[in-house]
Amino acid sequence: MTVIVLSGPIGAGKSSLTSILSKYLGTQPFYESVDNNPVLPLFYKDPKKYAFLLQIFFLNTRFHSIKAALTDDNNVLDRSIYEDSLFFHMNADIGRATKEEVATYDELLDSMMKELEHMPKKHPDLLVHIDVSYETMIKRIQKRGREFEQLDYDPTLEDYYKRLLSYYEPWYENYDYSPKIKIDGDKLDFMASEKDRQEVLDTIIAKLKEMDKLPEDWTPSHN
Ligand SMILES: Nc1ncnc2c1ncn2[C@@H]1O[C@H](COP(=O)(O)OP(=O)(O)OP(=O)(O)O)[C@@H](O)[C@H]1O
Ligand SMILES: Nc1nc(=O)c2ncn([C@H]3C[C@H](O)[C@@H](CO)O3)c2[nH]1
Repeated sequence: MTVIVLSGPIGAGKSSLTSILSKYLGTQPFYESVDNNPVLPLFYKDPKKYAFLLQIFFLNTRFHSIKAALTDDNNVLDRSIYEDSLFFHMNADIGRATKEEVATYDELLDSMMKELEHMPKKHPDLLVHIDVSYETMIKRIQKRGREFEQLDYDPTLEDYYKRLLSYYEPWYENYDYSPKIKIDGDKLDFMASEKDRQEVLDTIIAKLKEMDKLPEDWTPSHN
């Protein structure tokens, strides 16, 4: 079968959809290190001090997941490595990383991506992007309730999140490592609505069939 990677801003629903999709496909989910990430709370407390360290932490953990996920043929990952660079460049643009840190990161990422060329697959088979507005993003961040991501923890996060959304739009348009589809995360409540969930799953399955990554007579797993 296939390697599918989710993308989208903070709180878009990537982990949630990764869980739903991997159960439906009967494949293995891979989640980003968040709750066991010791650098993330430090970053939100002092972004300028910890932006580079956080990026190295994510790059390292993401690289391990990708290597595991690309080795066998049957996985869903809850964020792409391509978005890490978006995050870091955005942070650098607002003065949270020096140009030396950016150059070092870019070179390291490039070397690590070259390592992936030796893997059975170099890139995912499909990118599933969840598109959300600022209002939806904030609602989901509040619902999930990680303290350091809340606007009352740091009011400057409003600008940070709006900027992040503005970087995602061109990023998705320019993404060309694999076929891609966009899910309307404002409209489709795949957590609460069975009908919306099925619509999202049907869209993904139809795309996989169109790409010959699933047989026409494929039926869902009931894991
Ligand atoms: N389509 C949806 N409709 C309603 N609620 C949703 C939807 N998707 C996710 N949620 C809720 O929003 C919150 C954030 O979702 P989730 O953790 O899956 O986002 P994420 O994109 O993985 O976030 P992050 O980038 O921070 O890892 C959770 O509380 C989840 O239950
Ligand atoms: N600075 C920075 N760089 C990244 O590559 C990156 N990837 C994820 N995150 C933050 C967003 C959510 O709070 C939380 C979960 O996605 O982690 C990142 N932050």
